[in-house]
Formats: sequence, structure tokens, C-alpha cells
Amino acid sequence: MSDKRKDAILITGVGKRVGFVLAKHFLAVGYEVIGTYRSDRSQIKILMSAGADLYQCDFNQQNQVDAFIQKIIQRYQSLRMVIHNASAWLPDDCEHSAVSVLNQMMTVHVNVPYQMNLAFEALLTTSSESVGQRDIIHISDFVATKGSTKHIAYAASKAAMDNLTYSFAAKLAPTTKVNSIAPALIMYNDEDTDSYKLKAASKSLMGIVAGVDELINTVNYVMNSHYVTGRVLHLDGGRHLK
Ligand SMILES: NC(=O)C1=CN([C@@H]2O[C@H](COP(=O)(O)OP(=O)(O)OC[C@H]3O[C@@H](n4cnc5c(N)ncnc54)[C@H](OP(=O)(O)O)[C@@H]3O)[C@@H](O)[C@H]2O)C=CC1
Ligand SMILES: Nc1nc2c(c(=O)[nH]1)N=C([C@H](O)[C@@H](O)CO)CN2
Repeated sequence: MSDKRKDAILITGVGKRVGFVLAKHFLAVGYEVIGTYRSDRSQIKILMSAGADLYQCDFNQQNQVDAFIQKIIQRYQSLRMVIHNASAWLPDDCEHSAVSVLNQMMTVHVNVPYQMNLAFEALLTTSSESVGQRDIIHISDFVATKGSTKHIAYAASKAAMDNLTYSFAAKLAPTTKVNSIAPALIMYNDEDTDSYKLKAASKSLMGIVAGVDELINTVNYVMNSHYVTGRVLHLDGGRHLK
């Protein structure tokens, strides 16, 4: 009898902010949670104490990605869902060279999700689950559809991430649904000034910051659907109409 664990939810980038809140939520409602993190911080200890199975993994280090994937395949018989949340919001004028910025953006938003989706296909489709009972969710971004003048590489990589949604939705149907959730503004950063916050919120028709609960509600909607797949679900407060 296999002693492998079953039906966990794998979330990447759980060390802070959205990923941390997502991991806490799914632990609180009773799921086993697997998480990746890059930097060690107090949130990691909080999640571990709550029972999360966490792995330190810098997606820019391929050997660490390879090791993580092998550990999950060895330890888990099946997965309920994979949420590709890990991300770096690098501006084009940061300290890195252009080639490094684009490589880092494509690595974290496309290369590693691609590798994980292929490697974990069997874990997502092991049992004879009925239609649509498994999910892959790519956390994308509104700017994937309109571009960005200051985060060109970031936006392009998120657009490529949405294309992963289309391909893997066709490849993994009907057991596994694959969707993107594309927010515009979920939560501010600590360094955001009041004027920035006002400007950012005013870019949408709703004029507010969405909050992580909006994203959790959308993840739950996708999990409960037997039919929605291959789609980008926009959480942008009507920004596309402003
Ligand atoms: N916040 C917002 O308003 C919006 C967010 N989004 C998307 O939502 C998701 C969550 O956003 P948010 O919580 O703000 O993101 P953050 O940038 O605050 O956190 C991203 C997480 O990903 C991890 N990460 C970054 N690079 C790597 C890497 N190379 N290897 C492994 N892990 C890495 C970070 O680790 P570390 O702790 O080491 O930094 C961090 O834990 C992201 O995909 C983001 O693009 C989209 C639109 C708006
Ligand atoms: N990985 C991240 N991606 C994004 C972040 C972030 O903090 N980390 N923040 C945003 C902004 O909220 C932007 O949507 C509005 O200014 C976008 N992506």
C-alpha cells in the first residue's frame, strides 16, 4: 500500500504576500499544502507550524528546480491543484542587464511552470477523477494583454504564461482544467506612497485595490467548476474600459 500523500495543493512563492495568504487559506480549510519559497522569513515558520510541506527553491537555479520536482514525484501520489504564483516584478531599468531581466522573467513565469506542468501531469490525472476535478492556475497579470512601458519583460513573460494556459488546457483536458487569473491590482507594496496608491487604484472603474480575498474567491470558483478551462479570468475592476 503506497504511503505517498494524496491530493495536496501546490503553491509556488508562499514566502510572502499573496502566496502566503493563499497557503494559509487552504491550510485553514483543510487541504494539505505544498509550498515553494526562495527567501527564508517568519512566514515560512508560520506555514510550517500550520502543517505546510515547504521547500526552499530558487527558480533561477535549475538544480534546485530539478531536485524539488523529483521530491514531489517521490512523496506524492496525486495533486488536487497547482497554483503558479511565484513571480518577480522587475522593472526594465533595474540593476540587471536586459538579457538577465528577460531571462529571469521567462524563468519564473514560463520556464519553471512549464517544467512543473509536464512533470506533474501524472500526479494531476492519476485517479479516474470525473471531469474537471483537478486544476492548474497560472497567476498572470492584466498587463499581459496591454503591455507595460516600465515592465516590458515582465509583461511579455506573463503573456507567455497565458499561452501556457491555452496549450496545457488542451493537453490535460478533461480531467484537469488549466486557467490563468490575471489581476491588475491585488495588494500594494510596503514602499508604495499614498500618491502612488491613489494613482494605481484610480486606473480601474472600481477605483479600489482588489484584495487577496478577491483572488481566493476566484480560485474557489475555478475549483468548483467542471467546465471553465483554457481561459484568462481578469480581476481588473474594469480597468480595460478606462
Ligand atoms: N500584488 C499585485 O497587486 C499583483 C500581483 N500579481 C501577481 O500575483 C502574484 C502574487 O503577487 P505578490 O504576492 O504581490 O508577489 P511578490 O512579488 O510580493 O511575491 C512573489 C513571490 O514569488 C517568489 N519568487 C520570486 N522570484 C522567485 C524565484 N526566482 N524563485 C522562487 N521564488 C521566487 C518571491 O520570493 P521572495 O520571498 O524570495 O521574494 C515571493 O515569495 C504574482 O504572480 C504577481 O505577478 C499580478 C497583478 C497585481
Ligand atoms: N510579482 C509581483 N508582481 C506584481 C506586483 C508585485 O508586487 N509583485 N505588483 C503589481 C502592481 O500591483 C501593479 O499591478 C499595479 O501597480 C503588478 N505585479
